[in-house]
Amino acid sequence: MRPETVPGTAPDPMTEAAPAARRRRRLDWGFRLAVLWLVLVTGAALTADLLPLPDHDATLSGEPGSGPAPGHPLGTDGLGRDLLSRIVDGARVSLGVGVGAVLLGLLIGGPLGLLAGYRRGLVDRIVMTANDVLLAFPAMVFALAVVAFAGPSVRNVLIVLGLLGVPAWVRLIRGVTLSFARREFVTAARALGARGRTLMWREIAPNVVLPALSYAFTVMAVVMIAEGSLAFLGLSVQPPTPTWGGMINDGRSTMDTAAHIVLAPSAVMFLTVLAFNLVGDRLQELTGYRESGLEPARARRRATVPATPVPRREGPPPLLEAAGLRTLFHTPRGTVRAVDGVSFTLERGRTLAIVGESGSGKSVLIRSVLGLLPDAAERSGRVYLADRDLTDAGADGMRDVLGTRMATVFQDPMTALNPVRTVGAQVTEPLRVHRGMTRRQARETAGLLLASVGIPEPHRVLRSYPHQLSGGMRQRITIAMALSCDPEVLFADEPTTALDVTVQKQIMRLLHRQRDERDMAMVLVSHDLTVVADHADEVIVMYAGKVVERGPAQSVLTRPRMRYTEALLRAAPDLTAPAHTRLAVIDGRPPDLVRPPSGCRFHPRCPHARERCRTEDPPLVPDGAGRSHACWYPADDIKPPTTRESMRHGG
Ligand SMILES: Nc1ncnc2c1ncn2[C@@H]1O[C@H](COP(=O)(O)OP(=O)(O)OP(=O)(O)O)[C@@H](O)[C@H]1O
Repeated sequence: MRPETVPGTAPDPMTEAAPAARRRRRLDWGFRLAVLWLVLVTGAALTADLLPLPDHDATLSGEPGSGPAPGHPLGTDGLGRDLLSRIVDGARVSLGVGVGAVLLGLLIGGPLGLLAGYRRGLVDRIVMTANDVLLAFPAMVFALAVVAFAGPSVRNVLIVLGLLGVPAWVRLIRGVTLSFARREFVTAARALGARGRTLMWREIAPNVVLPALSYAFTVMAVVMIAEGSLAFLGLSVQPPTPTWGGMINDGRSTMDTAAHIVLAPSAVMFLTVLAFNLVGDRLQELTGYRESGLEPARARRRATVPATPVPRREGPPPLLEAAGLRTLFHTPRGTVRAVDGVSFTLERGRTLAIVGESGSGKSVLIRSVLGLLPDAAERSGRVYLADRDLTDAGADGMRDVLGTRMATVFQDPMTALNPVRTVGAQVTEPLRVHRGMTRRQARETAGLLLASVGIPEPHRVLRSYPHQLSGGMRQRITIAMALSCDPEVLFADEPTTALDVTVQKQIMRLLHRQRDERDMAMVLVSHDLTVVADHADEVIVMYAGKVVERGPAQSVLTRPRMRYTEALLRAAPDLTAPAHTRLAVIDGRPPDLVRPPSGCRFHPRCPHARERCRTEDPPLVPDGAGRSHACWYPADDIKPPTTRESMRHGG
């Protein structure tokens, strides 16, 4: 990523490709030779009739069993037929069966794998059980039996080998789908209100292409060996059509006198199988896909924690309200209480910041509000958007508001954008889906949107892919996408963490300006207190899944009362301090949310903790001036060393 230029000047959005992408392009010589060999063999097979070679079936076109000679570069077989022309013709069968079997396996296994991986649940269980049963069949014996029964022909061999490959295709495509379904750009598309089928075919399927292609090459090699073995046993295409396996079989009897009859087709077959494997392996490296870790964590039996009913407050409803939100993850280690009874309200034109150490539950809180939690999560409590109760909205209900009334900007713009779709395809999608625009209208509006978030040459950028743009540009694009349907609430989950320091401020200023211009509300997750001080109106401080302090940002950040907030502010780097000043840190580590400490969750790390803190959980109590804190022994108007002013001047 490279820094953008100062605002007002036109930064060049195109950058060099990321180092990883460059490294990937540096494919070694083995790969190039393998591709060259495959091009040669395929080209020869496709143009066999045009090549100046003797007829593959013309007996006695040379001395039987003679070695390489002019006119017969690889020699002749026992019947005096030209070996080279027979190998070239044999390639048609071997490659034809390989391609056909791969396509058949993919056509059946691909959609089934996508469906199982995307839908999961019952569909997954049915598909995978059937698949496991099929996988248990001894493949080669089955192939032998079917071909022997149905008769040896190219078609039968192709169908049998293709069908035998289906279970492996289902497994592969399901695994890749599962891994992509959890990626941030899919969550981002869901946050923009994309429907299930769109997510599956537009967001996930294009990403499955490369792993599938890599596997296709490996399968080609396997199928060729299988076809060769069947041909060797006389169960593939029958003479006089040459096949490589059949040629090896024919040459067996003359091994001692004319070994080249066996060696020539064996060498070609060996090199071709090797080349397919090599290309498949390299493509797999490109995808960075590993089979390990693709299995889904099975949803555990849920130890349901009863939800405490939280009544809605009286009076006109705020724009956004969360009441008693609680989110649990059921894991093999136990239940993680990631968000534990959080409530807040937010009005139009205001920014609410959520701060806290890593793992305190900030992101899970946002995802709980947006209904974007993984299946294994259990949520209780209520969420309201103005007068609409979103608590039991379900996937369909949430789609009505995601992208249109509530939109999200994620932390890392690289993972939030689909790497295999152009920026234009991604920015225009919500415009077409939610605002019913035609392709042309959406393109025009997308151009204007990109310009409004400070992207120069927007129409050129629309034609680019995410990896061609700098980090700041990518984040501007995700912001443009989030703003495309004029949301009422914008959620920004650490929107600048993945960016260069110089770009961070520009992005924050952009978000702030957009909030004001559009009169939106904003929920900002940040662990940068300087950003919070500069951009938030309200702040909630989270510790171990709970809100421990809440109130106007200015007041909380300058006069913290809860001892954790105080410690957090002390630990924040004071950028005005002289160089090498020792940073204060909060002693100890955040608690394990499976077994949080008794009493106040912060007590094991709190220098002010007393007996009561160890045994009684302090409630969040209002302390006047619109503030609340959860602490038995709060700080009394203590001015922390890092004040808002010092942070602002330093930052
Ligand atoms: N899918 C999950 N399964 C189990 N535990 C999870 C899952 N997602 C989050 N958690 C746990 O929930 C807790 C809160 O996580 P969350 O990501 O909200 O923290 P955070 O405050 O946003 O941290 P960070 O600043 O590092 O993003 C953590 O303990 C985390 O390990």
